[in-house]
Amino acid sequence: MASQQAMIIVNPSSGREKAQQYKDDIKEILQQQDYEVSVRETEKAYDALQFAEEASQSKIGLVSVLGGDGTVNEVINGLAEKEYRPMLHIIPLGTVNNFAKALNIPLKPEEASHVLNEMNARPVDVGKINDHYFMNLVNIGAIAEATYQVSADQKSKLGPLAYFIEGVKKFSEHDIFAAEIEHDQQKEAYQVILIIIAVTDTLAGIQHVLSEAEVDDGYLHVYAIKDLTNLESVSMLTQFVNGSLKDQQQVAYWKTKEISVHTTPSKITNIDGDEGESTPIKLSVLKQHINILT
Ligand SMILES: Nc1ncnc2c1ncn2[C@@H]1O[C@H](COP(=O)(O)OP(=O)(O)OP(=O)(O)O)[C@@H](O)[C@H]1O
Repeated sequence: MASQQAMIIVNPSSGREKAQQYKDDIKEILQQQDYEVSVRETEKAYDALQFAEEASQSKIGLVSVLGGDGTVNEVINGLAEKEYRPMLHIIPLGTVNNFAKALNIPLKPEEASHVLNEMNARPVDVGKINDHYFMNLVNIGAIAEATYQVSADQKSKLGPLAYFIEGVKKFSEHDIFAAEIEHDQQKEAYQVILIIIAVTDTLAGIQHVLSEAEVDDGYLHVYAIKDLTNLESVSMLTQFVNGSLKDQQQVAYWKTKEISVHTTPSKITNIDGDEGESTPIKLSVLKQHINILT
């Protein structure tokens, strides 16, 4: 008789229809490891969140997620503050797969399935934004909003580059807003074009951009980018790639456990690539980690 339980959560619309094949492969690997496996397929938004909640309630040992960042984000939202949180395994099937990159999870599904043979779990920080959770980052500003304008066609042709291009376009528009940032008993006012609040170091699919954001350090890493001249924008892009964003003169940086941000006019946030909520927002990092196989 199988001694432990595993749940596969699969978004069949991710990964250009290959999801079904990978799902069967994972099922077989888990069964060989003596897991009793249940398979849950998503049909719409929030299905993955609900399945993850069920997995926590039933004390399932391992949840294997097959999907893009959106699906993984839902699973994190279903587990974040539950007392019992199953171990997570991720087969990245999205376009950007920011989270998988941040954790060095193999991007080729065949290789990501081999992670199950090692069972090497890594504790990972989870950020909280108002009543939601994130495992990558939150963006605030026009650049964040621009990412919603990336079409499915651009995404499939250009991948992560599509977001990068939209971002650069917005940078040159100088869409400045006022932000009041409160943290560690200090309150400061800034004129900014973008605020990034991260728990991992990967932005728009590019690893180590936010190099100080270790995945398990228990901190939020906050970068407030002030207005830039065109020349400074070019220099900023170089700093992005070098991972030294925080050292830029036009960037204010904090490492903190809790922060609140109030913008005028109110801005929509972008949480892990999905549309979030309007500011004012309260952000924090959870005391408890989620264990992820890498
Ligand atoms: N069966 C389905 N058919 C179509 N859409 C679905 C289905 N199940 C879930 N979804 C939607 O897909 C969203 C998540 O997609 P996911 O991020 O996994 O893949 P992706 O869009 O390919 O990834 P990326 O954002 O990296 O391109 C869910 O939040 C949900 O709204």
